[in-house]
This record gives sequence, structure tokens and C-alpha cells, in this order.
Amino acid sequence: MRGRAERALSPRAREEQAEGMDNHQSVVRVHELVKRYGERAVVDGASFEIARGETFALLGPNGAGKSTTIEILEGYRDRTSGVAEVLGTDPGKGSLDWKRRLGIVLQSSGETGNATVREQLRHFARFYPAPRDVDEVIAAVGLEAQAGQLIRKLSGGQRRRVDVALGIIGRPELLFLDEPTTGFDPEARRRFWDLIRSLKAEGTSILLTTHYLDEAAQLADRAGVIAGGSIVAIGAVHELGGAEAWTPAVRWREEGRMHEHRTTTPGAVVAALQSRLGVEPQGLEIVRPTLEDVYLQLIGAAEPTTAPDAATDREVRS
Ligand SMILES: Nc1ncnc2c1ncn2[C@@H]1O[C@H](COP(=O)(O)OP(=O)(O)OP(=O)(O)O)[C@@H](O)[C@H]1O
Repeated sequence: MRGRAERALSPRAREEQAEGMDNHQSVVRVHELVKRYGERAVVDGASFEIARGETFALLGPNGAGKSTTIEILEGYRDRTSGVAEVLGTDPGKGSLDWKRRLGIVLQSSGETGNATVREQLRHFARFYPAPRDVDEVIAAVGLEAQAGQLIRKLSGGQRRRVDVALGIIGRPELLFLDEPTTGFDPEARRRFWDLIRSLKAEGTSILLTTHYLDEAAQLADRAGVIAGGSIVAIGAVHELGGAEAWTPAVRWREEGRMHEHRTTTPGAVVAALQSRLGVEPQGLEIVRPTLEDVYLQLIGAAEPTTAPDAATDREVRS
């Protein structure tokens, strides 16, 4: 039986997904995953794979099923049906050795206890066969000045950094990051990005959820967009949704109104415009879609009542 996810995918997304399915180096394999609470399917036939060494972002609106999917993969929730495999193991049956190969940063912080940052990290490091150096991890998350402070006395953003530190202390093969940078100040977020890049360079595979689309664009190799429990698009992060979604727009003001022309040859459009007007076009700009623009189009298309206007040359509100 074909799930809603496959039916909802564009032909391109199905191709991309099928290519992924052939990858025998997968550290995560999810196929037709379903999680129901009573009659309601909160994950409804999701399928995707993550290759070894890859950073994969799972993107979607609140309530789309991202955390449920991740928690099934971490072994914290049972699934109703479908395949879930993490490092070759069914997460529902994962051994302690299997768990030691994972790093987990849950969505909500649990670290409020009566230990200092350094004590807590030392404590957790003992559970792993080849942990990272505690002080290196403290420096990597930018908590040097707070290393001797009680975790419960830290700010929300600092406690979140402790969560990230605990997620990487065991030198995981596969790192789950569920909205890791919520509450981070901009500098801490940039520092976190550098940390993730160095983990990637060491070969760590990463499954990331985030509502910060710039974060996904910076860090992820591939992404899947989940809406209503189904994957509606999947692919390389800068190709998500297909070439059309990434078509640049030329915008200018003419006779008091903004105009927009979407084109793959913006230089030619600008030249033709300049020649037609005989003067420099007012308010001229060439705008390339960001991942956030593409994401919003995909989510809009998944909910047809909010689908964006597809006109290629139209007036836009100034
Ligand atoms: N134990 C539960 N019982 C019933 N429904 C649940 C339960 N846990 C989660 N849900 C529902 O499942 C849906 C998906 O939740 P989930 O936390 O996976 O979404 P999400 O994509 O991670 O959202 P967010 O971006 O807000 O974190 C939500 O509608 C949520 O209310």
C-alpha cells in the first residue's frame, strides 16, 4: 500500500527519495513510518534516509511530526507501523552499546540539576568508551566562564548549550539535534555552527530540526520538509523543491507600482527593461529565493488554500 507521503511527493522528490533508498551507507532509514495517537496519525507514512557523514535537516511547521519522528529514532517512542532503522538497529530494540553511539539533544532542556557544568559533563563522559575531553567540549560550546557554575543558575540559552555539550561528549557517530539553538544569542548560534562544521569534518552524521531556515541552509547537506506527518519535499538543501522554486526575480518600480518578473536570465531581463524605459529602472533589484522562501512555498503548496500566486510577471504590493 502506498502511503500519503509518497502520493504527496512531486515526481522529482520521489526520484530523489528513491536515489537515497539505494544508499547502503545509510545511518538512518525511515520507510512509511506511522505514529498514531488514537485515530490521529501524527506521522503519516514518512520516508527518508540519512547517509553516513551527512547532515540532514527535518523542516516543518509546529506540530508537523518532527520531534515524534526523532524520538522514535532515538528509541524514546514506539511507532505504530513502518520501518525505522538507526545504525542498522531497530530503535525500539537498541542495546546500551547502540545508545552509546548516539548523541541526543532533546527539544526541551532537562539539565536543571544541582551540579556544575564541568561536574555534569565529567559524570556523563564516564558512560562512553571514548569520550571527548570535558574542557574541550566546554570551550566548543562557549561555556568556559560558566564551567564551575551550577547548571540551574545558568540562563536559558546557557543551559541549552549544556544540552549540546552533553549531546557531543560521547563522540557520537550519529547526533540528533532537536531545535538545538533555540534561545541562543546570535554569536552563540554562529559558534554553534562552527562546532557542527567541525563535527561534520570529523565524519559525524547529524539529524537536525530547526525553525531557523538560515541555520538549515548553513549546516544541512539535504533536507526533508514534513507537513501533517508526511514528507512533502526532500533533496539537496539548495535544490529543494526543484529548479523552479529557486528562480530569481527581477523587481522594479514603474508608474508608481512594483513589478516582479521571475526569470532564469535576470541580466537579460534587466537589459531589456533598461532599453524599453530608456532610463535606469527605479527600485531595481534582483532577488534570489532563500531556503525560507522555498520552504514557505512548499508548505503553502501542501496546504492548497494558502498556495502562493504562481504568476511569472505580475504587480506586487510595494
Ligand atoms: N503523547 C501524545 N499524545 C497525543 N498527541 C501527541 C502526543 N505527542 C505529540 N502529539 C501530537 O503530535 C503532533 C506532532 O507533534 P511533534 O512534537 O512531533 O511536532 P513538531 O513537528 O516537533 O512540532 P514543533 O515544531 O512545535 O516542535 C502534534 O499535533 C502533537 O500535539
